[in-house]
Amino acid sequence: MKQPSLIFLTGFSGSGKSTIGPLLANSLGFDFVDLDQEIEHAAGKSINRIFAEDGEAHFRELEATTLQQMTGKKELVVSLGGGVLQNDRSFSLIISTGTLVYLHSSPLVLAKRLSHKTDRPLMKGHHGERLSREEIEQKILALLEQREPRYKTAQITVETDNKRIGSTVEELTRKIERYIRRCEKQKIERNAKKRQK
Ligand SMILES: Nc1ncnc2c1ncn2[C@@H]1O[C@H](COP(=O)(O)OP(=O)(O)OP(=O)(O)O)[C@@H](O)[C@H]1O
Ligand SMILES: O=C(O)C1=C[C@@H](O)[C@@H](O)[C@H](O)C1
Ligand SMILES: [Mg+2]
Repeated sequence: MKQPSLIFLTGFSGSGKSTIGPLLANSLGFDFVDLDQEIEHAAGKSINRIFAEDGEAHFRELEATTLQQMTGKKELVVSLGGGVLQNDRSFSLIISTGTLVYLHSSPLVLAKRLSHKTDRPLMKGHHGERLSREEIEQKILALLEQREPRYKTAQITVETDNKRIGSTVEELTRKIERYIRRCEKQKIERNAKKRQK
């Protein structure tokens, strides 16, 4: 069953899901889980190592299995990984059980945020070498083309470019609280109609 207060944060790698997630959870008074961290913890190794030793397809399976543990929960913010929606099983689990929230960022800003990171295997070259900011931007553009249609199915979207993290958290809190209230009102109205029949 769908729980509007089960919040899944989506967006490209570097959009701020892991940074904003715990702050948002605190602001809403909800619990918090980072899917990438849960997977690393359960596997006992880093995402870099999972990709290198077991491959991306295995990582996508781990994402889907770990997500399953979160379905049915309430008042929880989950920071997803940047590519999880591409897996059909994960995508349908997410949209059928909670509220999807999209942190939108431009490719230029994402490339800037990611260019010094070494823990994003998809932002490296074929042999694990570091890429230039321009090469990272090209990779981001290609992946965004595939991923954006599913990011855009989110019920709530916020822009994160040129905004302080605190402002994004405030905007998200306002939008999510309003969305949950609206869902609750609709549920009450649906139940009242059912009783009248
Ligand atoms: N709104 C923001 N403004 C400025 N910097 C940000 C913002 N959001 C994230 N950052 C910075 O970008 C980097 C990546 O952020 P973060 O790890 O939260 O991204 P993510 O969406 O969780 O990525 P991934 O999908 O790879 O897990 C961090 O160094 C963070 O400080
Ligand atoms: O964009 C992606 O596919 C990824 C993003 C990260 O959150 C991690 O889940 C992993 O590095 C893969
Ligand atoms: Mg993250």
